[in-house]
Amino acid sequence: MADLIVNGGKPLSGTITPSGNKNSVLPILCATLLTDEPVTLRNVPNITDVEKLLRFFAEQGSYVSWNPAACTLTVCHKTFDTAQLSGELPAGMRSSVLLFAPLLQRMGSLRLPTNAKGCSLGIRELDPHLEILEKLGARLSRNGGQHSLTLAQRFRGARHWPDYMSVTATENFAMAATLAKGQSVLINAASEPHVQELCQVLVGMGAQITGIGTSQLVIDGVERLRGGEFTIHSDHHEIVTFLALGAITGGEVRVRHSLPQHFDLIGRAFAKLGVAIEHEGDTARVPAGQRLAVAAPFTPNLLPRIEAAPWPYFPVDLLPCMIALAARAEGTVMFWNKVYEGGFGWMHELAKFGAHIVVSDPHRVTVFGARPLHPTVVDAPYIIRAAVALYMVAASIPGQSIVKNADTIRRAHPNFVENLRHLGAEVEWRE
Ligand SMILES: CC(=O)N[C@H]1[C@@H](OP(=O)(O)OP(=O)(O)OC[C@H]2O[C@@H](n3ccc(=O)[nH]c3=O)[C@H](O)[C@@H]2O)O[C@H](CO)[C@@H](O)[C@@H]1O
Ligand SMILES: C=C(OP(=O)(O)O)C(=O)O
Repeated sequence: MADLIVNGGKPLSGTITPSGNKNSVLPILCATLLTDEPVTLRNVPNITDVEKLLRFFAEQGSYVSWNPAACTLTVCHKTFDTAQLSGELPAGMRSSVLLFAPLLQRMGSLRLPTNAKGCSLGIRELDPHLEILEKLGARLSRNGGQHSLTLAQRFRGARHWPDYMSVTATENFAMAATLAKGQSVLINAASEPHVQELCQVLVGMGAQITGIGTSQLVIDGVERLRGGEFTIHSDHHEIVTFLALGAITGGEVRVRHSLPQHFDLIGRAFAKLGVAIEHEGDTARVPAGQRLAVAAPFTPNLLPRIEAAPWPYFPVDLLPCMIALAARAEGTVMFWNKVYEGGFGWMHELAKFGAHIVVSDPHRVTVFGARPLHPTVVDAPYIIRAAVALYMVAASIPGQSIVKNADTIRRAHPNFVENLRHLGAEVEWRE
């Protein structure tokens, strides 16, 4: 556990190059298990989730060569030894669930872990994953309290229409269907940028997938996949984080490689809080000194709101950054988390700064902004972006605040403190 010691109240200004997207690199790393050929990845973020997954691969005998400073890595699973796999998968990260399809494909059986959970956002369901794998030919069995999946030979193509658009369940479907016998169709597929990126990498490895980026994926199974070289895209969560930090402290922040094609709705969410984001080519800029104020809707008596739901809605992982901005903005705005039932459990920590938030129910909170805030000590939950949001508020208040247990940020944002200092922040880790 490590705490962030923050001396806030200074505008953060400068230019940042964002790192690769955690939620892209992790499924892509899991997909490398689908081939015996080497795969090289570029723009790999130096984060603890990647470290854990690579350690897991190395423990099973895979070749792993990672140069964190150069952000490149090569893995090859030709020497992966199924006999060595014992016990649990990497813990504390949701992406462990993405090992289900490739490990089943490689090993023919898998004991289900109990720890395929990441951020404490609520129940992280396994059922949609099991439904998909069973639909594609795996068998689920129970022996006492232990559940196992087995797969005879290879997956077989099938049509599936799950209850909701799940990011990781869609990714498991794509990985399993890619090497299945025959055609598979997923209706109600998730289409987040990282889901699209995994599918594009699978295509680069020889998979046949159509409908990428839509809610229906059609996958014609192939006999084998090959290796290759791929570059991980920038992390839109990190891009938004640094722009939001500029906005909340009144500085001018520029972010390179800013994926402007993903920004229409995200830009509108910023605008609702009075923040204009400008794009110059693929550099995004938040101009200095903007007045944070909730934009009044044209419709009378409408409470302004920011709603998060599966893509192309506003991304749920970015709600905390917007909540932090709303705490400093004049006006009132409602946040509606249509995904998680446990995403707002940290509102009492935000309130310690003096923020006024009313939690209506597990999915909705209303922030009454522009209350006088003061520095304080807060405890970050095991939610990456909640820790980031608590830091954002601390950075906007003159004086010393402490964000305890903020090291969950290292799961997704490499060199976080170094980047902040580059922007002029006074902040350090206390281990
Ligand atoms: C490693 C990884 O990629 N993790 C991401 C992935 O997690 P993950 O794939 O676990 O998230 P899911 O898309 O499955 O959704 C999470 C939970 O939200 C609920 N749910 C979701 C959608 C819906 O329409 N209705 C509904 O009820 C379900 O309880 C579900 O278990 O996607 C989440 C949602 O974008 C992100 O927060 C996580 O960062
Ligand atoms: C929720 C997140 O990660 P995980 O799915 O691993 O919990 C996140 O990246 O914000």
